[in-house]
Amino acid sequence: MSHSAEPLPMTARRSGPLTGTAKVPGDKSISHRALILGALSVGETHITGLLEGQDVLDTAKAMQAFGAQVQRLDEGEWRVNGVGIGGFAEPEGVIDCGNSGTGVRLIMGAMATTPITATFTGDASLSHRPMGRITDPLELFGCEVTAREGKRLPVTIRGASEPVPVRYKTPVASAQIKSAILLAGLNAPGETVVIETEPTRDHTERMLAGFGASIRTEITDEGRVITLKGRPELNPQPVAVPCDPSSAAFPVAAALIVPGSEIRVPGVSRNPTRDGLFVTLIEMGADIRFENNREEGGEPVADLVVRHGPLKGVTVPPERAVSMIDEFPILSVIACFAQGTTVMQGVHELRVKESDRIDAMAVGLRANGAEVEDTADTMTVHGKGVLGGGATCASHLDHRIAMSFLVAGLASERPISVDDGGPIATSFPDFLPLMRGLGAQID
Ligand SMILES: O=C(O)C1=C[C@@H](OP(=O)(O)O)[C@@H](O)[C@H](O)C1
Ligand SMILES: C=C(OP(=O)(O)O)C(=O)O
Repeated sequence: MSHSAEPLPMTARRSGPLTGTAKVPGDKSISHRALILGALSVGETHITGLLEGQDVLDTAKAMQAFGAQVQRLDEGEWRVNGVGIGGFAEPEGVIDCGNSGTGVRLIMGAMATTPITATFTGDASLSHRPMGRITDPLELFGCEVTAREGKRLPVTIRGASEPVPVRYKTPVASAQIKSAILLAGLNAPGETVVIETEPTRDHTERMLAGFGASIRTEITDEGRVITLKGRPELNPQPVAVPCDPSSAAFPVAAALIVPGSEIRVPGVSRNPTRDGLFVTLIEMGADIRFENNREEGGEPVADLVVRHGPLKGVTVPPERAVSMIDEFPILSVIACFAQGTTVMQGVHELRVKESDRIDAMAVGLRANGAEVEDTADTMTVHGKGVLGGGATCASHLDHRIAMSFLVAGLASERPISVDDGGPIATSFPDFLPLMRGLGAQID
């Protein structure tokens, strides 16, 4: 469902110390995959901790349109009765993936090797995002694709009736490309191979193995070589979705920049392919403790204890970008409250997310008094330890941009507003009550 409601302006004000426990929602990447793999299994998959954000709800609806039974049992508790690999039915209507790049790209992969036709759309943000990076490799399996100019949505895919397996080296580091190919490979005979030169998030590989597929990853001179054997039977698995580190980043950032704060964020995934923000924050001198390190739902998790304290600017090397790709907007806010310069390198992919995130943050932070420079592939923030604030920022239909500016406003001298906080519901529907519960002044 596209976010088309009236804009929802929001304002954040300088707040007293933030305290308490911030239980952030389930991981968005894992939630999408749990629904899709559940739909491709034969039998019943039981999911707990599912993120009930709009992006994931749109994927749930899509799985129903392809013939799976998807049922909400309780808060975060869902049941999927799958149709098996190759069992998708042709959907009657258009598949509207709303704001979700992960949703549309993974679902395209999941249906591309089944002989059915589906048309995909999304909101204004998603309609600007590149789809050729997905449809080009999918065409190698034998499906037929028609797309709007520039390989944008709407896209129609006529699934391959006699799919062939594919060997593909991803031209950009993207877990969405990797995952779309692996999901397509499920219904191709023989071995489908994806090669990536940088280690993107590995939830698809972990979950496919958990659901019984034969999949292996080898580190070679070419990069990470992931090999999937086609046409397995996926066995339904209980999925316990861990808390989303990309959502945890917002209360963590708020506690780091609002003086006197100390908060606890329990059960956050510490998957090494998602850990770049925490590595960076520790380098900046952040007071973060990782307690009760354990495994939940096949993912390493920990409880975070975060305290306000002095921070210093750092250089984030390009090879780390992939493990914190969604966290750069909030890092650019934290960097304003550090002393010294923070340089973020290798961040060109931010330009093709829900918005051009480099531009959105640079423009908004400058309007609030920060000194920010950007190039095609870098963002540099000259931190002064303080931020003036006082401006209204455009969120560009981008949840992470909206949340980043609202967190900034909790520690800036004057309030910071966003023109539309509505998109926050795509990934973090309880952001407002959760932040207010810690003492944040946002209305
Ligand atoms: O596979 C996924 O779940 C995701 C992969 C990343 O996108 P890219 O694959 O475009 O890097 C990330 O930015 C997105 O939020 C979620
Ligand atoms: C980039 C993001 O999501 P998606 O690509 O799924 O829209 C995100 O959540 O920051």
